[in-house]
Amino acid sequence: MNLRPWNNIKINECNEPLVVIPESIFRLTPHPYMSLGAPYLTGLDPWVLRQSVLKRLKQAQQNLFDITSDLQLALFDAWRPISVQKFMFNYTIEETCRSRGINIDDISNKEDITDVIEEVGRFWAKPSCNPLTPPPHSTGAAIDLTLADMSGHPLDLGGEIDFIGPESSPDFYKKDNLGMPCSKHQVFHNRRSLLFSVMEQAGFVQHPNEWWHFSYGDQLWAWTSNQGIPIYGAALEVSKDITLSEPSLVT
Ligand SMILES: C[C@@H](N)C(=O)N[C@H](C)C(=O)O
Ligand SMILES: [Zn+2]
Repeated sequence: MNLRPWNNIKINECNEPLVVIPESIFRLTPHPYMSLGAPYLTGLDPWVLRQSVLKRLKQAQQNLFDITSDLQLALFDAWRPISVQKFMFNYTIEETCRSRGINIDDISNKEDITDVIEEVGRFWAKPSCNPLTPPPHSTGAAIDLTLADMSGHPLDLGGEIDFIGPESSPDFYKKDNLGMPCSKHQVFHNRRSLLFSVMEQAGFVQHPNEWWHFSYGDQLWAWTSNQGIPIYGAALEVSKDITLSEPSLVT
């Protein structure tokens, strides 16, 4: 599988700690990957971020409040152990094959399975244990989020978080990208633009294929913003009793 161009940028780790995200920033619960049985060892908490990333997330929340007091940010996921990245990467390959009627155990489907792995790899970072190419969420620099009303109901931004398909592209609902202009599409586009703008003003960059994924200080941030050197490598879980091998579905 090809690496992303940003994975070639050398990281200058700043050793900022992971800090707990206060509950004043709204979280979508139950946590989606915990609900699927992803391997969070006892005591591992996805609701942590690097200190400066959290500061910027709070700023983004304030930016949103300055525009409208009817909406809040709604967090979907933050820090992710590499073991969880591996679980979700393989889970998504298996689920995508299942939904397309591809039997993953049948060797004659090898080509179709390879295509699915390629497609999933456009959305999910490889669960790499190489310190030079950490998965973004494992650095504590990345966050998946959407918008919600003040009662905590997520707004419809025209696609589920983690959906594997073109609808996840940030500009999918931009006027010129779809044949028929439709007021619903305009609403989706406006909401995605609002999320992007409050996050961008706070210093985050957006993943090119995912309207919900933002980061500050990681390799993608350095590559996209052209601002220099990534400052966050993998912030690894402390526990020692976990074996991290290369994912079985990644060749
Ligand atoms: C797919 C989504 N949840 C996500 O986090 N994607 C990024 C690119 C990742 O895996 O780091
Ligand atoms: Zn993400």
